Amino acid sequence: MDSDEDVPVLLEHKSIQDETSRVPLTIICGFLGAGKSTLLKRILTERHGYRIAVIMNEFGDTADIEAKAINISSPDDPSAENSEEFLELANGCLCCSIKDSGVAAIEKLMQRKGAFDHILLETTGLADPGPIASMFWHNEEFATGLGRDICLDGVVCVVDAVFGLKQMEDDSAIEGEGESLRQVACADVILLNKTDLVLEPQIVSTEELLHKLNPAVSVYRTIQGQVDLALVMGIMAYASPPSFQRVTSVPHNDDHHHDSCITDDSPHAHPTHYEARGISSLQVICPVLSPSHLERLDEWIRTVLWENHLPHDDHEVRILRCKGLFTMRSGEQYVLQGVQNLYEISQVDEGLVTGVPEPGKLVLIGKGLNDAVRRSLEDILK
Ligand SMILES: Nc1nc2c(ncn2[C@@H]2O[C@H](COP(=O)(O)OP(=O)(O)OP(=O)(O)O)[C@@H](O)[C@H]2O)c(=O)[nH]1
Repeated sequence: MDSDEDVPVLLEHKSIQDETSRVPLTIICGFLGAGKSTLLKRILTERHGYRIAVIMNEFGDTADIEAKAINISSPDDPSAENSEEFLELANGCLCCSIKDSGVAAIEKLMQRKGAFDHILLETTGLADPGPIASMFWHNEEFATGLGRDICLDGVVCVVDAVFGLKQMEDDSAIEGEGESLRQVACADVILLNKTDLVLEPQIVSTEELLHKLNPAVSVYRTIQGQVDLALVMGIMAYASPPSFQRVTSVPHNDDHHHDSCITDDSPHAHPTHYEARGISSLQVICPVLSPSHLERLDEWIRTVLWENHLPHDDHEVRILRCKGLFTMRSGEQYVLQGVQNLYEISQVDEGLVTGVPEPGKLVLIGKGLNDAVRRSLEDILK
């Protein structure tokens, strides 16, 4: 999707509870060979008790799964030869292969609504999950069609613990941004897979880089994609208050952190700003806000996401993903979720705000997030 040509959609400010009646959809992306198929094969074969519909690019090596092939399209359907194939699996899951766009497959899948409780959509190793996420997250066409039945649950990225660090460093060294950085930028959960093949220092270095690129992501170490599915499904990443990770600071003695491609310009202070060439993240602690602050913040976000520049400044900014938690003087909390040029600010259900409210935070991930952006935000939050 080219964000220049898209007409931005104003999302209603609404309660985060609206999402619950629809089938959640999780996008699975990941570096080439990182272990996506291994994860999906596990989901399709193990007895985990979930009824999951998995949409894969190709059945590939899961074709040997003992299953019954079903072609649900009509024999009279002229497009039948291109239709998707569905497999019903012994553990209660449904598997569907697709060749290109997942939307047609999902439309067909929804004819079987009730047979599954969750949808997993695998993307290819080179896919940028951002446009796919925004396609499933409140675009107008989607909201009046599939969006009535489906809500985006989150983006899970599988990262290779052996080659992931090098891949991200290589991608940050090339002109523009590499896909691995975009995948990390858009992820809500990262599975750092193949941790059986590397030593602890490499795992820690990779985790630190992942958190620098995306301070709001949860990272879990896995071997052969073994993860508690509750950590990757039903996370409602686009509806619930984001869980911000502790930002890793500290200088390191190992070589990776002296690589010139990765700079870390203010590791101790807030707001923090980390940058890998092409994509960077900016995390800002927000004070307790008044209603007029929230209004100004909303306007700031709108300008940056829709017009790709700062208010009263032509400095170019491109946001891939943003998340925020804002605490109001009244005690209410609001959550910001955004992907590409779509965003939503929703009030957190009062029942979920307990104890002393946390200070607000805003995380932006994208391009052009330099000091001018931080200052511009600080100005409107004064
Ligand atoms: N040692 C080890 N090998 C793994 C692990 N996870 C996956 N593999 C192996 O790594 C190889 C690639 O795994 P896949 O699951 O095919 O990776 P993928 O991300 O689907 O690959 P592409 O679709 O080609 O991008 C396979 O040979 C897997 O058996 C792991 O945690 N440890």
